[in-house]
Amino acid sequence: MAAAARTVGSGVVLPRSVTFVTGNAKKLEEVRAILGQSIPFQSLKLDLPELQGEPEDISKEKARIAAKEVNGPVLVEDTCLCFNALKGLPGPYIKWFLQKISHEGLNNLLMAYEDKTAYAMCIFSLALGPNTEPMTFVGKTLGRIVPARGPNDFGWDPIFQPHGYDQTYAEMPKEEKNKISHRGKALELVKLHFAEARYTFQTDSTTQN
Ligand SMILES: O=c1nc[nH]c2c1ncn2[C@H]1C[C@H](O)[C@@H](COP(=O)(O)OP(=O)(O)OP(=O)(O)O)O1
Ligand SMILES: [Mg+2]
Repeated sequence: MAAAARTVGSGVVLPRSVTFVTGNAKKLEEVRAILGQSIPFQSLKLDLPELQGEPEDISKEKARIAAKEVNGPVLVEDTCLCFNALKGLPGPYIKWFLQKISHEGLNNLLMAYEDKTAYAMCIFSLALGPNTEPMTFVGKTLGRIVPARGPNDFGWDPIFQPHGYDQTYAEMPKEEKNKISHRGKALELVKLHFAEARYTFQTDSTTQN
């Protein structure tokens, strides 16, 4: 089966719809809610390696690995929580910090600093096939780190209070979070890209090899 994207006339034909690859059910829930019917996609639960480096490189490398696994077009994302007082750390390593020191420990990290500001960042990478260079889409939301408030059902949501809001991400209704979130903003760019690129998807009648 053809795994690569090809160009026909002015449009790019993808061998099949895009697969959103993540091991995180909560991410998938938000992506589903935000994308709605705008982009046809399926999902695959796969624990991709936790890489090190610059956030954009990590996200792109995740896409390359996922595209090889899936042998087709993939969308992945990597999420960072960056403390300004710590020059952007924990950043892409937030998963381990959260797991080891939890919400209280993350607050304590900032005890020595007056500056509690932080930003949440989501970098989506879209790879059209296993051997194509991924494209990236970045969304950032500014806020600050506060003692945990609200339901504890998604990561660091209880300790992130976006600028201009009295509520933490965890306290907000889901639709409200999705409207202003790092993930919502990045996905707006993904949607724009799809609207401009006008990908079409190969069907049996157009299969050539
Ligand atoms: O909106 C969010 N609100 C609160 N917490 C969040 C959010 N988005 C990601 N998170 C957590 C999950 C993980 O502890 C870390 C990101 O790590 P990250 O590698 O991107 O996610 P993951 O390993 O859970 O899923 P994946 O399989 O897509 O890599 O921050
Ligand atoms: Mg991960």
